[in-house]
Amino acid sequence: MTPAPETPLVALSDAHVVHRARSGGLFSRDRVYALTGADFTVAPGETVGVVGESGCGKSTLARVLVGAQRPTSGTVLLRGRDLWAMKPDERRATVGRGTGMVFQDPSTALNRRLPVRRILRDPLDVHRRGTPAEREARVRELMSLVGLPGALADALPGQLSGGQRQRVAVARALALDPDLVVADEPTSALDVSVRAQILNLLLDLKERLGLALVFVSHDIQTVRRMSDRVVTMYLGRIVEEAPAAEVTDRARHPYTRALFSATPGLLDPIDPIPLAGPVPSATRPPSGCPFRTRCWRATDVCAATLPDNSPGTTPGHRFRCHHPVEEGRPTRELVAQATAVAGRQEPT
Ligand SMILES: Nc1ncnc2c1ncn2[C@@H]1O[C@H](COP(=O)(O)OP(=O)(O)OP(=O)(O)O)[C@@H](O)[C@H]1O
Repeated sequence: MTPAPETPLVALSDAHVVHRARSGGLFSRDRVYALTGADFTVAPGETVGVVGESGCGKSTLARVLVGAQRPTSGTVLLRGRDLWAMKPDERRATVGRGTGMVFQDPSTALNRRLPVRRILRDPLDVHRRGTPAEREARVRELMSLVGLPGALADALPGQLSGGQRQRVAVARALALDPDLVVADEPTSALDVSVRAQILNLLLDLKERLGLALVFVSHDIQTVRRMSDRVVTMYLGRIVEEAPAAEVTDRARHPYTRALFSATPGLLDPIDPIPLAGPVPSATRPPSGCPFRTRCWRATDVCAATLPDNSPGTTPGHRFRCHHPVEEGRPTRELVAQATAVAGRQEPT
């Protein structure tokens, strides 16, 4: 069945992922709240960037989107169909056809014992795509699509450079012609010199194949440059979604503004917005707004209730904050405001 054009490729609704804490041992009751109440959609052809500090749930969100992680509660609709209500075989087939995933480190993501040809044939074999001859032709086509010379078809991953390995991983993600590719830190394990090549490859493929791309990265500059929409996560929650063109200096959530203020080269040179204390543990997230323990604008209501997901003035802009940054307020003023509050809170 062809989905209606307005059907999102993937839609999460109130998705939660809770793990048993690794540090607590087998019988620990400690829980890690890796993803909390995520409502999120990806439309055909769009590029969504996901940013946030280490451990805020970016990879968890990515894995939930491609059916690699079952949410503890909530729903995942892939092209309008409930992924986790399907039988396992049907789910595997649906995920395999519709989505591809590129991981951070191609050295560990690719089977070291298989030559490139076999790595790329594997998804075609598993999903019984075409005749053997058609599969071989598809392997050659995939290699050419990602700029790998055909002569490398018999090479093992260990005989390739880091950039070439990541090209193989991208080709594998594209093998079944998905319409959504999720890339989780696809360049962070690569030499700086080849990062741009892989990013440009992803953007080029996105244009040529009409893919939607979800791009997870610590590199805020790159996310902003590559994406149509940027999602900010904090302690397992999506706290803001904003058009990429607006996220730097028109974001409404104080955390997004703080994150972007700390990114060199995005704004006129300013000191970053100072935040109070460290990120709380994901085993004991604060009540109400998760950011309130570090936020210079927090009041009692922030501890009492989770803010609603409020719409901004431009389409596609939403944020969860009781005291959002005023429209158009310059970051420089927020630095001054937060610095003054931090000064008042300092012990005398
Ligand atoms: N299998 C697991 N068992 C226990 N805790 C886990 C598991 N997977 C992830 N976590 C925890 O869940 C939280 C979110 O992890 P996740 O990897 O999604 O964050 P992230 O934002 O991608 O981090 P990074 O940027 O460092 O990759 C972290 O506190 C992490 O330690």
